[in-house]
Amino acid sequence: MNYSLSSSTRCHSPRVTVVGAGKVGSTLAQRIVEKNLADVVLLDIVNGMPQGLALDLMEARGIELHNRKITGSNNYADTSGSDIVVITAGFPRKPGMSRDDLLLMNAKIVVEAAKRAIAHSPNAIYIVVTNPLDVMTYLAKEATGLGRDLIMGMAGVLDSARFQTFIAMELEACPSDINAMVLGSHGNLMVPLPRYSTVNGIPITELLDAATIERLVERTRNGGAEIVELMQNGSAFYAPASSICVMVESILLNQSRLLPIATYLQGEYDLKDVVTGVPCRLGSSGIESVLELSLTDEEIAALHASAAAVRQSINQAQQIFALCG
Ligand SMILES: NC(=O)C1=CN([C@@H]2O[C@H](COP(=O)(O)OP(=O)(O)OC[C@H]3O[C@@H](n4cnc5c(N)ncnc54)[C@H](O)[C@@H]3O)[C@@H](O)[C@H]2O)C=CC1
Ligand SMILES: O=C([O-])CC(=O)C(=O)O
Repeated sequence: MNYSLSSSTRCHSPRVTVVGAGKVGSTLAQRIVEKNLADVVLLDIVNGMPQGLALDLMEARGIELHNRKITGSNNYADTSGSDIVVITAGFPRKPGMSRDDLLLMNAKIVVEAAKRAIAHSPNAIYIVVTNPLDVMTYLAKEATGLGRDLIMGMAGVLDSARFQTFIAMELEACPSDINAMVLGSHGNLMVPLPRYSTVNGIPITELLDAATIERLVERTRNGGAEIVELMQNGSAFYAPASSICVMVESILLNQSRLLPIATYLQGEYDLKDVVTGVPCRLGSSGIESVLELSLTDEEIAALHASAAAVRQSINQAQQIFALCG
């Protein structure tokens, strides 16, 4: 008896490539397959490492009850025809470093990864994760020539999840009852928005005093560094992987979720030719629209300051690339 399915009877499974099989990349691969969203190709420059991780994840399938395929590779040819490519390749920061300190180390890695990936997956949607996030997203967009609907960065979902967590801890509330919104760059100048952060629809400005809110805002801004200092060897990866997975899911299931996403701005919020986090609708065609929230003068000034810092780092990266040819 022939028990195996022929390729014509096997249904098409979406394919997600994760470039960089480190802590964020491998945890993301696990999330994607265990949520039964797609097959995953894990790619890394280290020989054997993505292959080993893929085999380990494959061996968990019978226990975790899914039948998604995980492939480990060092070769971009194996990523061909991906529906989504997530770029997590590059160095994480060490205690005492800012994300911007990673600019020189990671720019070349991300640009090369984006160029090599798009050669094999020209129709994929690209999500950049490597830090400094907003600059890396800008450089990857430039390197691929993709429209802003098809290439974006993940940061706002994570920063908002942290704000949500700190609000939940303060109010002893259930995190899923809380909707938090953080805009701006993925750095110290990010812009948490208490007015747009609610507990079952009630703005937190009605539930917490100003000093408490400021404390939670500051902890959110410092959320990544707090974990870097505690771990002493690498940065956060569980919540980052969950946050990327939310975006992957919204694309694959065409959920059109409204999420804070690092996107290339074309005049929205009076910002142009820069990447920063704003609320976007995300579905199977990528970014469907950018939502322009009504902001106070103070909020808009904070968003502009955040984008100006990103612009400065983009200029720095472009000068370095020009010098290196
Ligand atoms: N946007 C965000 O919210 C977040 C961003 N990050 C960033 O994500 C990046 C990855 O973080 P981790 O996974 O913790 O680091 P990690 O060090 O565990 O993994 C990075 C992986 O990239 C691989 N790599 C390096 N150069 C490569 C290349 N040219 N091609 C393919 N793979 C390559 C390394 O071999 C390593 O396996 C860091 O830059 C980190 O700062 C991390 C958490 C959240
Ligand atoms: O803090 C870091 O370097 C990693 C990251 O972006 C985060 O966890 O928010």
